[in-house]
Amino acid sequence: MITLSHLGKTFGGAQAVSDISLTVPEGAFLVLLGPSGCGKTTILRMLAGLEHPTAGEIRFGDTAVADASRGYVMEPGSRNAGLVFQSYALWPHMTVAGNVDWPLRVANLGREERRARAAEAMEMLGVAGLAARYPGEISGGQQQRVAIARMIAPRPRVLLFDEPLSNLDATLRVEMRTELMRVHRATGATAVYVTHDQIEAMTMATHVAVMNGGRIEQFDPPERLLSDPASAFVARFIGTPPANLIPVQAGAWFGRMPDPALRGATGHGMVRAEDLALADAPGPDTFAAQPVEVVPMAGRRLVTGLAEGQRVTAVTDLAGPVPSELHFRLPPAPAAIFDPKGNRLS
Ligand SMILES: Nc1ncnc2c1ncn2[C@@H]1O[C@H](COP(=O)(O)OP(=O)(O)OP(=O)(O)O)[C@@H](O)[C@H]1O
Repeated sequence: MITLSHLGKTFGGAQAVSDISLTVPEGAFLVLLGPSGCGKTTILRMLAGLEHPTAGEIRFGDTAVADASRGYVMEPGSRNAGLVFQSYALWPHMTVAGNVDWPLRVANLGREERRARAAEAMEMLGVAGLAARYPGEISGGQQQRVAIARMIAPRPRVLLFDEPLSNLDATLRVEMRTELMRVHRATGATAVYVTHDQIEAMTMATHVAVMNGGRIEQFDPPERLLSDPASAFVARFIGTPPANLIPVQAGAWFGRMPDPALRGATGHGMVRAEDLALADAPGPDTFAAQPVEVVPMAGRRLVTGLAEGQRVTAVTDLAGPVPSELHFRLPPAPAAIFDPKGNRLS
């Protein structure tokens, strides 16, 4: 179990991370998800012990590994945590086997134990056949596998990943996603994984912390982020395609189509792309839009139009040419309503 309590970090007066509190159960897979600069890496580096919190506490199980209130920080090497970066950071002058063996040597394990653990880790990542090669003699994908083998060889209780797949091509990324989930399950360790790729987050995570400006917008299982977004930021950030946030004013869509389902609200009504339909002709519950783009997806078509300056997307069965004017039909009620600041109203 990992517990963060009121964790904060400032760099020379600038607040990078503010008041983060969450608990990740033993064996879970936490993804820190958010746009560039929102503080994901800073949290991961505090978990690894590479950065010292300026507020709050981090516990691994019952053990405090950092506590800003008493200026306590446990050494990275004593935390029983393994870290893999975006860059593979393998030792170029050591073979694959030498790289995987390295943390075991640092941990002063006996020769037989080292040999067994390195072999087990290389086997698990499918790189045993490359043991005698140097990092310069294997592909980027293989290097990342070796980096992960090196991380798990000492059997850490906590696995920390900082965008480990972002240097790989799209096909390899999908393959490694599955591999990483398998490795995580096999080790039983608790994982914390930083990414700005929501597909990675949604497929791998048991828990997701969506971050924005150094704070957590929502901490929930992946499905919950979709079904029940806590803020307009989460609704815009999550989902493929993301939900439409349509402006509403005093209970009227676009300020001119009154709808009792909006309950007089001003802000945004959330309408999922799959809940928005295309109508053949204008009606009381439709609004007009200029077509912007059409994307084929899983046998259907995502149709995006521009309505009063706002991009709006619907999942449709539209066949043939796209009409020069679109009419989107609103559902009986929005899936959520947010105030002008993005806070959830209902
Ligand atoms: N060593 C540092 N000194 C000063 N400011 C820093 C330092 N490290 C991070 N920051 C700042 O803290 C904020 C959070 O950075 P962080 O790297 O944690 O974001 P991130 O969400 O991981 O971003 P990215 O996805 O781009 O890696 C940013 O504003 C960043 O500029």
